Amino acid sequence: MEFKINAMYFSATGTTRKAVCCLADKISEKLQNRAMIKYVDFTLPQVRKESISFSYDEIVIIGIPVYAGRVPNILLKYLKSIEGNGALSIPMVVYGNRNYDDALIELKDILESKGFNTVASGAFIGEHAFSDILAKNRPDSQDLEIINGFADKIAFKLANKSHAEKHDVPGQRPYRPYYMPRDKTGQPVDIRKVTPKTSSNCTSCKLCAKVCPMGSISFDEVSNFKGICIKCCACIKKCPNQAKYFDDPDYLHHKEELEINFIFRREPEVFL
Ligand SMILES: Cc1cc2nc3c(=O)[nH]c(=O)nc-3n(C[C@H](O)[C@H](O)[C@H](O)COP(=O)(O)O)c2cc1C
Repeated sequence: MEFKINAMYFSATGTTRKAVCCLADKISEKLQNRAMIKYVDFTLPQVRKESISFSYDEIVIIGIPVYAGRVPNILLKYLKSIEGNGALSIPMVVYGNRNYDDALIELKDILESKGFNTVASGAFIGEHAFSDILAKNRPDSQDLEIINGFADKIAFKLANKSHAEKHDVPGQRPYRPYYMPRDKTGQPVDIRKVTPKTSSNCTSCKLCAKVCPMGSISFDEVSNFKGICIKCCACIKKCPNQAKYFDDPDYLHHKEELEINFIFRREPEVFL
């Protein structure tokens, strides 16, 4: 069968996009007739309003970042609106070197409940959204080599028509609660209401408002928030003038703790 390939991702700071697009490209390279790739970037809110469905002759690579050990809850409605209709899926999660906990099993369960057949799954590491040093510049060349090997295994599975063979992924059901950061005394803290500040470096170029996946930054006055902040850090990492920052003490403590406790390099894991 000649498959069409789809690369779908939510990627506020670009690491999930890099992993998904690399895998799509490598699978396409290894299939006969170098299949065309269709890209669906559902990072921005307007894209998540469009319904999308697939058919049995399509491969859909779907990547999301891990937020609090789970699939980001703001994506659940959209993911559950996708119709698989027997298409093959490859769920990918990208996490910031702490852990992906139940995110991969949750994503795989959602896709299978929507009529996808999962051919393979993977957990990859991306530079942590909160940090400039944790998993810095990942996925890096070593990760991309592993993605290349993963594509080899997927192409082999497809060529041998064994893509219906099931596989398990790590994680627990029922899924564990969302991972909570802790304050200096070890008490869980809720940082959901924290929003980034804007410094005098801001030139009001509006890039932050354009890249916010929640459409929450006001175009008229970019230091104003008109919706929720998911702490994705798109506005912080993409600002050309480093004008956006967090100063909440609990957020900053959590970031420092992550940088200390999870500095040891974790490696990608693939399942098929
Ligand atoms: C709100 C939030 C929660 C996160 N939770 C986790 C986590 O539980 N474990 C982890 O290792 N990384 C966590 N991360 C880091 C992201 O998974 C990581 O930076 C990912 O590469 C971001 O993907 P993107 O570049 O495609 O946006 C979190 C990031 C954010 C913004």
